[in-house]
Amino acid sequence: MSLKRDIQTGIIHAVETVRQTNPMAGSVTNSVTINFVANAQLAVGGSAAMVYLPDEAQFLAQAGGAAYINVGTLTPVYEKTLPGMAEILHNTGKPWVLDPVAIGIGDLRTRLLQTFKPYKPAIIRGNASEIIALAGLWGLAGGTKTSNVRGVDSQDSVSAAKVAAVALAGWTGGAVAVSGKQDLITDGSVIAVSHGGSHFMEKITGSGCSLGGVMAVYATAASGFIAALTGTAVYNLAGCRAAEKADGPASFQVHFLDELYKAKPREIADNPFDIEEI
Ligand SMILES: Nc1ncnc2c1ncn2[C@@H]1O[C@H](COP(=O)(O)OP(=O)(O)OP(=O)(O)O)[C@@H](O)[C@H]1O
Ligand SMILES: Cc1ncsc1CCO
Ligand SMILES: [Mg+2]
Repeated sequence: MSLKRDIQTGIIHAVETVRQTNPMAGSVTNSVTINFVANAQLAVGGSAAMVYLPDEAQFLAQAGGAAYINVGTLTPVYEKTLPGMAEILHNTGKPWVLDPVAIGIGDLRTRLLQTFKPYKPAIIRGNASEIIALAGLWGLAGGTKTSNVRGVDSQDSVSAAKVAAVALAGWTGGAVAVSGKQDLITDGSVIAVSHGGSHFMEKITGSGCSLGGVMAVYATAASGFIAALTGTAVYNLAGCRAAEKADGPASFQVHFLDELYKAKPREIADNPFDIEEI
């Protein structure tokens, strides 16, 4: 079987397993998009739980099949919550997804993101500017300390983050997903570029955050690379379908959740992607 076929088989298996087993992936995520993250996780067949406090995050790290950490809106309690949660996830071999939202803003965000380096997330998901900046913070190839991070939106093209993504995956041994008009997913030896989606995804907040939460759901049932590609593929398919029905961003978001829910395993695996072996 070709590599592409193997990957598609993995995608189908991940989608079916999640729908059959309703796995829980707990989250500590930002207050802007927390509801959308939970709804997207439920729509693909997972179970969601969101917490803030240190002991509750430790509980979720142990109870779930995977977890999601997103540093979008920090409060002082996260200084205690996040390192302990990441340490447990790493020590118990649980896959976890890191979304380094708005890296570069503030001391606490920088310190926390630096703390995560030894805890090797199975998936790092971010837009191009965030991936370049995280590689810079972690002292890896392709990164710059002063990347174009301005806030939560990307100022760089996805292809500009390719070297940083490969270097980050080389460090963690997991996968890195760079989102944008096209999405790049790599495990350090294969690069997949996934197509589809809609310009409306830039007009609603949380398409990236919820994608990270959905990747965590799939990571309960697949490798980081397959989980990241499965999440990206269902987002690109559902985004494309929702855009055909939408009149604007608000109706797009409603249709998008419906399309996430309705997408069939084979259709998700057939959503167009290219692969390149490094
Ligand atoms: N112009 C576009 N055309 C098609 N799809 C897009 C476009 N922009 C983003 N997407 C899709 O939106 C999803 C989220 O990617 P995006 O880069 O917007 O994340 P993000 O900037 O981290 O979002 P947020 O921080 O608001 O959650 C991905 O599935 C991506 O493919
Ligand atoms: C808009 C925004 N601000 C902090 S987190 C967040 C959600 C998108 O990343
Ligand atoms: Mg984001």
